[in-house]
Amino acid sequence: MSHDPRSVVALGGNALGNTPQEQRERVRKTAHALIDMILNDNEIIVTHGNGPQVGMIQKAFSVASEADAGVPAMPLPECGAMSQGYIGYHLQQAIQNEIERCGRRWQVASIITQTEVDPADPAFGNPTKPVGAFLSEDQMLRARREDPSLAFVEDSGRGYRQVVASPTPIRIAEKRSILNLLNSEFIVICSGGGGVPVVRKEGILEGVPAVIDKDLAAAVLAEDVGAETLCLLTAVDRVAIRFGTPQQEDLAELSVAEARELCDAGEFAPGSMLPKVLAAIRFAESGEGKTAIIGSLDKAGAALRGESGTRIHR
Ligand SMILES: Nc1ncnc2c1ncn2[C@@H]1O[C@H](COP(=O)(O)OP(=O)(O)O)[C@@H](O)[C@H]1O
Ligand SMILES: NC(=O)OP(=O)(O)O
Repeated sequence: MSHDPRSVVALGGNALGNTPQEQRERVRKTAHALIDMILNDNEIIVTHGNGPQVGMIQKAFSVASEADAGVPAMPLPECGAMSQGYIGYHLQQAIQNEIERCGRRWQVASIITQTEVDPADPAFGNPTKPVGAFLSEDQMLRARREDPSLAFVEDSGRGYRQVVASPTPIRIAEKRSILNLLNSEFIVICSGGGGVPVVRKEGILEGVPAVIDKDLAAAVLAEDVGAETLCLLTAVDRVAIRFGTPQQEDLAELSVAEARELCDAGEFAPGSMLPKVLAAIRFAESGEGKTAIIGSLDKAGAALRGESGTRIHR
């Protein structure tokens, strides 16, 4: 079936802010850019990160259960599902408000999404995905004394963050529902936080304690829905080389071969920019005419129009 050009737009968890108020405001601005895109004859599928939010939800339950034995500690897959509800609620509301503002009758729906992973994925033994707040070294050392099982990394010069396992996304369990909603012309919000990680055991799905990288999951989603563009929106305008140094150089365009060389040269931080560039490479390679854009959530409209961001293509 022919349709308007499709774009999967992925919103970075860190770029969504740290409080419900910040998130509502940033989502409101992004919704405006997304609706502009639809008015310009694009079909969009929205996905989002959840690193800070899933960590915040888990921490809130852990503090509450320490204070009150009646409150259970919350398993990570359940926290992931809650983060989809929390962020999906803001996105759905902001997009609905924008639709109303421009007098259209489009419909929007968020889908709680599960992503299948391999139970034997070596990532389960090697936590790499930063979640939760950025901590000072003192806060990190205190957290590690309180719970020696926690692992931390320094995250792109912004502080220390807890890291959890991040297996490779294999399959979106709700793929058919997503395609049916798209065929019925819904704006779909899905695969939040990369999807709740699940494994299939004798046909039964079961959550596993991990957080999938939403950029890699967005590449799977973009392939599944036959998107022409994958747009990864974060807190920086462009992918840079020599990032964070006085010699930083922002890049407007990269071929897949150039992007791969820069990955091999260690230009992109693991757990932040590296998975975005890897997701962009995967998508750009998946077919003729596929383009990935990495740009800023604040300049979503300009990135989607090709006036900002880094474009990665074959
Ligand atoms: N080479 C690089 N170019 C640009 N940004 C980089 C680079 N290396 C690391 N970063 C950092 O990666 C961040 C994006 O990753 P992250 O915060 O995990 O994304 P998200 O917005 O999806 O949560 C940027 O805001 C920047 O601080
Ligand atoms: N799940 C995930 O990748 O979230 P962030 O985009 O917030 O890192």
